[in-house]
Amino acid sequence: MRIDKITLTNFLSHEHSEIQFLGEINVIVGQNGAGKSSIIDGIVFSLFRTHSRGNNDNLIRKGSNKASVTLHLSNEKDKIEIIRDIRSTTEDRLIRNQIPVARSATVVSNEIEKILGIDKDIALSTIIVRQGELDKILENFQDIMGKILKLESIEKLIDSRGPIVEFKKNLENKLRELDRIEQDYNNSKKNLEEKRNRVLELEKDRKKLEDEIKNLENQITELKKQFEDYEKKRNQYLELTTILKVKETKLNELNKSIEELRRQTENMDKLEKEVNELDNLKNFRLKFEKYEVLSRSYMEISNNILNLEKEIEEYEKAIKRKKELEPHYLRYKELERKLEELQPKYEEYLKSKLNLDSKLNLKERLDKDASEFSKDIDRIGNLEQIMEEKRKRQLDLRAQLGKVESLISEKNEIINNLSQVKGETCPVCGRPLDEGHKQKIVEEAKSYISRLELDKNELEEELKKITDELNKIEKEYRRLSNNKANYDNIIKQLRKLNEEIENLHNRIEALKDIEEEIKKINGEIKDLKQYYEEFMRLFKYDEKELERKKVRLDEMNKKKVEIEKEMRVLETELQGLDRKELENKISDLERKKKILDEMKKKRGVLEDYIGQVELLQEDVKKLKEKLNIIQFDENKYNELKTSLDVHNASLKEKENRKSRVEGELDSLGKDIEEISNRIKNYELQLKDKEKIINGINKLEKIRDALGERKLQSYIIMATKQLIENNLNDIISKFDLSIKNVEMEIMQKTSRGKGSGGNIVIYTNNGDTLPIVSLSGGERIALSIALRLAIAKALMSNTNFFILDEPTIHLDDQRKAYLIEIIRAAKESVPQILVVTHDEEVVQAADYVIRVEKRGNKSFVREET
Ligand SMILES: Nc1ncnc2c1ncn2[C@@H]1O[C@H](COP(=O)(O)OP(=O)(O)OP(=O)(O)O)[C@@H](O)[C@H]1O
Repeated sequence: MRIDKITLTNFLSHEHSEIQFLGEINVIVGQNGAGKSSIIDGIVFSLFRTHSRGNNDNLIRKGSNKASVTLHLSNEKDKIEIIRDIRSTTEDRLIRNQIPVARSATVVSNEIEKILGIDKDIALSTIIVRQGELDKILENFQDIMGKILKLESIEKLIDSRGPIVEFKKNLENKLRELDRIEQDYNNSKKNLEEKRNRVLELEKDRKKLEDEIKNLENQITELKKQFEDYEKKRNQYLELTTILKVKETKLNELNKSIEELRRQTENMDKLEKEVNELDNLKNFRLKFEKYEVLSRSYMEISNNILNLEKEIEEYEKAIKRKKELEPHYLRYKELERKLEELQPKYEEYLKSKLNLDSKLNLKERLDKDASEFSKDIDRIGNLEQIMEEKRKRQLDLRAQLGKVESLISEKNEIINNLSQVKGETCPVCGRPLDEGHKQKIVEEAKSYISRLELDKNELEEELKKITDELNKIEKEYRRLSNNKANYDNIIKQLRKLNEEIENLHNRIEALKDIEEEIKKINGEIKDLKQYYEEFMRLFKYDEKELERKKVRLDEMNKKKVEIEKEMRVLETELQGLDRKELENKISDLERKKKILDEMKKKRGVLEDYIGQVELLQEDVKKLKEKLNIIQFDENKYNELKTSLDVHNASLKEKENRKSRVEGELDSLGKDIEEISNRIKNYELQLKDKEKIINGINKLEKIRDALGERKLQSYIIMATKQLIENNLNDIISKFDLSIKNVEMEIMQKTSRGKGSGGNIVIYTNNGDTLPIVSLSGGERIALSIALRLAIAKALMSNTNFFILDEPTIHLDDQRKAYLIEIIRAAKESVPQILVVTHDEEVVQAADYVIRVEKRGNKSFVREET
């Protein structure tokens, strides 16, 4: 595999760098800190997800939150692409020939180790050489060989506590387990056989039971039919006997009742004769009652006749008096009518009089108000004149006040202006304007102002007084003006009132006579009132009613005579009979009649019973005939029933036995299935037994083969030989004074010391030299040769060699030597990557990659 390309995104100082490695010797050159080693870090991180810069976050370019590296590798067959991300949600991926083959960090790393044919540790200690570590391989040769040979791992493998022994123990345990299983297997087989035999036995039983059950079922069906038929007959028999019993009981009861009823009604005819007398006796009682009614009516009618005679006498008297009073009554009525006719006008007369009185009162009040107001009205003209004068004076005072105030402000202005006057002449008087003159003018002005102030005060006082007076007069004037309006209104009312009073006077005059007439009528009515009232009291007595009463009196007298007659007849009929005795006799016979009625009812019942007895006797006869026909035998019925029960019980017992057999068969079936499965399972497990025995034997053999004397010494021999051959081959190409190199490789001792090695150098003269005696250049050459030899010996598919700053700490001579060695190494390894700050190393390159830092970002430029 060779490295074709790497893409770094936000990785260390690279924001986005895509670097191709197109040459055999690719030199990456640039200033310190330019970002060269970052490219190697990118390659190592892509291959093994490891680095030497602390945690993964340190790899992310400052200012970014995630980083990504993509590495392209190839050989003749395959193209590999590895993508690793830091702090991203996507997983690491490995794409082979454009097909994703692995995902996740560990899987990708394992796959890469397989593809390269070298593990991470060996690669990092051989073909990837970090700054200043080139000849470290010579010092660490022993350790590195130990890692390569991995003999400790083999020892661990065959140790008595190692995995092979452990695995063998496991297999032995399994074998023991299988022996136990085999025993179980044999037992199970025996058990299965027994169970199968038992199944055959049970199936036979079942068959036998099934036949017996069928037979029994047929018998039961036949028996059931017979029993059901007989049961029907029994039900019929029971029904008929029950009815017969009921009817016979009833018949007995009826016969007893008939006997009793006959006994109770034996005296009935004798009693009937006695009771026949009752109607006769009741007839006499009716007559007694009628006589009593008649004598009550006689008394009543006699009383009524007396009363009616009195009433007729009263009527005759009243009618006579009524006739005498009638003219007074008629006159009274006439006067009443007249009074009624006069009443409306009289009421009008009275109302007009009242109205007149109230109007006269109102007139008197208004006359008084008018005379009051007329005094005020005379004052209005007077007040108008006074107001006129006062207003004139008010105007005059205001004008004077204005004048005084303007003089005051004029003088004040003179005082104020005087201080501002420039020049030497007085603006008031034209005299020279010195301080004395100024003061004089001010004093004069001030005394004039104080005089004016006095005048102003006087004027203001008088103005206030006049204004107050005027306000009062105006208020009074407003009141009087108001009164004037009221006065006019009263005069208008008085005019209307006088007119109305006159009209009322005229009307009262016209109606005056009616009052007199009414007085007269009332006088006469008063005189007639007693006759009128007496007449009204007698009003109800009239001739017709008197006539009706007389007719009724006649009728009543006639009725009285008739009653008397009837009473005489009854007295004769009832002569010699005692009322009380009669009543006793009647009540005795009535009691007997009740007894007779009871007897009659019983007789009815008796006859009904006799009819029923006849019908029942007929029924009983018929029922007995029917029972004779049925011919039911209870013993036979019981025999049938018992036989059916016995058969059913036997059937049930057999069915129970059959279900027990089936239950056992069912459980046996399950057991057989379970045992068969177990046997199959055992067989499956036992199949491995032979394999396990073989395995144990093989493990024993492997352990032996892996022992010190066999595989380990072979590995050491083979590896030693291979590396040695490769090393000598490479050295021969390097043109050194070394003829030959031998490697001593040691095996792990019984004291536990690890495996390792030492290097012995033979010069062209055939002398041996220790490594410490080599020159610096020879050390570098040997280091590179050894690294390449190991890589080749491991049959790795890496085919690239990386050197990071190999010239560091080298003097010029050694540097030149290194360049030559790198050139020569080309023959042993197809692709070399060298990182250097040293322009000289560029001479070795056939492809140059320049890295430089601008700001804090690394930029890459390739040149061929
Ligand atoms: N996470 C990061 N983000 C940005 N820059 C970083 C980050 N980590 C390291 N650097 C810077 O990246 C630069 C490149 O480092 P690198 O080791 O690749 O340099 P170099 O070219 O190999 O230098 P030298 O020859 O001195 O070893 C350094 O200047 C370092 O400070």
